[in-house]
Amino acid sequence: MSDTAARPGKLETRDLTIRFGGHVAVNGVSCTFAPGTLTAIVGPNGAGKTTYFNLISGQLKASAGNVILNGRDITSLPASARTHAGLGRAFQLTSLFPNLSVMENVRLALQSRRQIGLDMWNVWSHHRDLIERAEQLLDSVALLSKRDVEAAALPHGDQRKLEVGLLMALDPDVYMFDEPTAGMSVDEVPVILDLIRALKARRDKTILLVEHKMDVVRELADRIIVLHNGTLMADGDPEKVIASPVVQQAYLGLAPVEENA
Ligand SMILES: Nc1ncnc2c1ncn2[C@@H]1O[C@H](COP(=O)(O)OP(=O)(O)OP(=O)(O)O)[C@@H](O)[C@H]1O
Repeated sequence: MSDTAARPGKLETRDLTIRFGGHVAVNGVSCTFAPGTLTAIVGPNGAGKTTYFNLISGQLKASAGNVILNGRDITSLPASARTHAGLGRAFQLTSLFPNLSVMENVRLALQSRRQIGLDMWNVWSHHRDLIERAEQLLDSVALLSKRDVEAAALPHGDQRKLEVGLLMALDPDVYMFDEPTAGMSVDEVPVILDLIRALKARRDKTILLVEHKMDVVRELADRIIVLHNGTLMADGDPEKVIASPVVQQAYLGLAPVEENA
């Protein structure tokens, strides 16, 4: 517990709020996420889950409230600075280098993480290491055979896998997954879930997962928070949250859980 507090990756939102005109899409959400835990964020369509993510990662500017990472108030930082501070989001990362190959994308992400840049002293000593690590990552997202394909030419499912691979290469303190398996074929889904499982098993990262599939949530989550109309409606142990009447009524009515799953 005390070493959890000392580890990087503690993320906190305090009264985080955003209004679009008269509509409050995220309404005073206060939550703390600890390293070594996976929190699933669930709620009906339009509940504010993606907007909450956007406020944390800096894609949207809060109307009120704060985002605190590792004790530092990052509310006023743009998304890129938040990435440098340790927040990582699988969010259309491939659009950064659409015309580079799969391998080049991962290599650049690794380089940016290790800040090797163009320091010639380091280039050769790190080169083989980089390539090996990039190959391992591509293997873990089942894209090694497509290493020379241009990122933009990948089918949708492969692009999503590459996004997760790039996120792994950046290796942030906080991993944010927004429906990571959406739009994937049945045989592609396990690749991503295995990666999230492995990440979770390390128990040193803070993982946030927006996910509609309740079987996935049940298996992976240490904790569930429920958003409804932008408000934090429930927060706690997965089984208790799922069983709570308010969740059964407001959320699970829209997405029934198979009791024998
Ligand atoms: N840029 C925006 N301008 C105006 N309204 C917005 C904007 N972004 C989100 N909203 C509204 O905020 C609310 C929350 O949307 P959000 O996409 O965060 O929900 P969600 O829980 O992620 O839904 P889903 O599960 O369908 O992805 C919705 O009513 C949406 O229409």
